[in-house]
Amino acid sequence: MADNLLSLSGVHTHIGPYHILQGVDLTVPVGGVTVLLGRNGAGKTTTLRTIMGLWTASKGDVRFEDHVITRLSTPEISRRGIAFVPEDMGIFTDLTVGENMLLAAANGPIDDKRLAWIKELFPPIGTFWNSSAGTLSGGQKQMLSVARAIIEPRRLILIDEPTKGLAPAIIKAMTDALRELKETDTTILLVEQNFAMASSIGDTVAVMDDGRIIHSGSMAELAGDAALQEKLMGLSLEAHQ
Ligand SMILES: Nc1ncnc2c1ncn2[C@@H]1O[C@H](COP(=O)(O)OP(=O)(O)OP(=O)(O)O)[C@@H](O)[C@H]1O
Repeated sequence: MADNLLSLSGVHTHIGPYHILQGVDLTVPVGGVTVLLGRNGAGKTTTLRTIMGLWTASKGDVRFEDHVITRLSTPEISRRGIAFVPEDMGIFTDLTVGENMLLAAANGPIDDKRLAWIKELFPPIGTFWNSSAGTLSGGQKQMLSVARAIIEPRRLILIDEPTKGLAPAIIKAMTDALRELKETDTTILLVEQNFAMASSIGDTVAVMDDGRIIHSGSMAELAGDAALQEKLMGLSLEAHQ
């Protein structure tokens, strides 16, 4: 338990009449990147939203740093050091990049050294500081959304499909930045459908289907086991068609 920063045990989530998560058991070790894979509609986003308190689990527990957070409010969960980068990025397109960054710093002024580091990780943040965020490219918007989430130090960051729809060069830049972020003491839980990217950065992996975790283990093991990939991802690919 002590080695896990976050754990979900037997988590069920209902959205209105729909029973979406059906007993999710997921552990996120301290440090490194845990990747959550699975076909569209498997329940990955619902899992992140349940951790964040945006949906409340109807059964089961979410533990973070050995405290049960299942029924805390989203602001309380955020204050404990968890940040969420949603798939639609959640940036303010009418505001400048700089204003987006300022608004993300909830606990006081931006730390200059940290901001300089973020601008190194994501150069467009500095280059387009005074530009409207709405004018950024898709990849730059994605960088801004991750940059906002890490403007203050975080224990855990939940990132929902940061490479979706991005060109390979941008995916590489994003992957490099996340790799550097994982060298800090920020643990990353990443939802990702791009297996090449996921396997290049993931330390541990969990695969979801139909509201449950159907496989979990080390990423190196899954990346090196074509038959297991076929069994798990083949299932995913079929379901995509
Ligand atoms: N607000 C909602 N109301 C009703 N059903 C929902 C809602 N949000 C999600 N669902 C359903 O819950 C299931 C899981 O959705 P979720 O977004 O968690 O999947 P996902 O694995 O993240 O998929 P994707 O890769 O497409 O984002 C889907 O069947 C989806 O239709």
